[in-house]
Amino acid sequence: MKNKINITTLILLFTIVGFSQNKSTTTVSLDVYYSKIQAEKKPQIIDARGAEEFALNHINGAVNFNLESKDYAEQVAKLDKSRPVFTYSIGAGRSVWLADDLLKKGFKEAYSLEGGIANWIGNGKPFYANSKSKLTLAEYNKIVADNKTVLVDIGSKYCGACIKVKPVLETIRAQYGENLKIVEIELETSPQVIADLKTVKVFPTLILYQNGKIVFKKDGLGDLKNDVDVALASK
Ligand SMILES: O=S(=O)([O-])[S-]
Repeated sequence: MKNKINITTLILLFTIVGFSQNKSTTTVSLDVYYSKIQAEKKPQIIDARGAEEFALNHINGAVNFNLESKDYAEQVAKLDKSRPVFTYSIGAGRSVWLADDLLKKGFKEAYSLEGGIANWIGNGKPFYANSKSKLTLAEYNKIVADNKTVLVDIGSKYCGACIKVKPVLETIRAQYGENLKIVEIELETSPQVIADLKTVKVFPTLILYQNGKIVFKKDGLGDLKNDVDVALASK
C-alpha cells in the first residue's frame, strides 16, 4: 500500500511539475518521433516510467529508467551521446525531465513523445504487453451497440490525471444508474483494444456514445460531469 501511494504521489508530482515547466522544445509529435526512430539503426528508446509499468507494457525495443532510478548514472553512461535519444512516459512528466536532463548532460538530441505511451499504442504502433486484452474490440463494439448510452473511460492506473476521473465517474454512475453504461478500459489490462480503437492520443480519453454514435470524445478530464449532463439533457 505504502509503495502504491509513493508511486502515485511521484507520478502526480512529475505531472504537476512537468506541466508547470515551459514546454520543452524536446517534445515532438508521434509522427516526428516515429520517423526519427525509423531513421535509426539501433534507436535509443527510453521508457521513463517505473519498472512495474514497464514490465506490463512498453514500446518495442525500449529500455527502462528514469531520474529516480538507483542506477540512473550507469544507465545514462550506456547511451551514445552523439545519437538521438527517444524518451516517453504517460504524459509530459518523467519523459520531459529525462530528455531535458540528457540534453544538459551533453546529449546532442533528446526527444520526448507527446501523449506518451497512450499516443503510441493508441495509434497502433508496435508494442509489447505481458498479457492479452481483457476486453476485445468485438466486445467493445457489442457493448456500444447493445446499450443506448455508453460512457467509456480509457486510461492507466499509473496516470495521475486518470485517477482523478474515478470519483467523477462514481458521481455520474450514482446519478444515471442503469440508464448509462460505464466502461473503464485500462492500459494495463486491455492494451490491444486501445490499439484497435485507433482513437486514443492521450490518457485519459473519455467517449460518450448514444445509439451507437459518438456524442463527444474528450482528451483529459475537463468538466466531464457537466459535459455528460448537458449531452444527456439535450437528447
Ligand atoms: O510522468 S508522466 O509523464 O508519466 S505523468
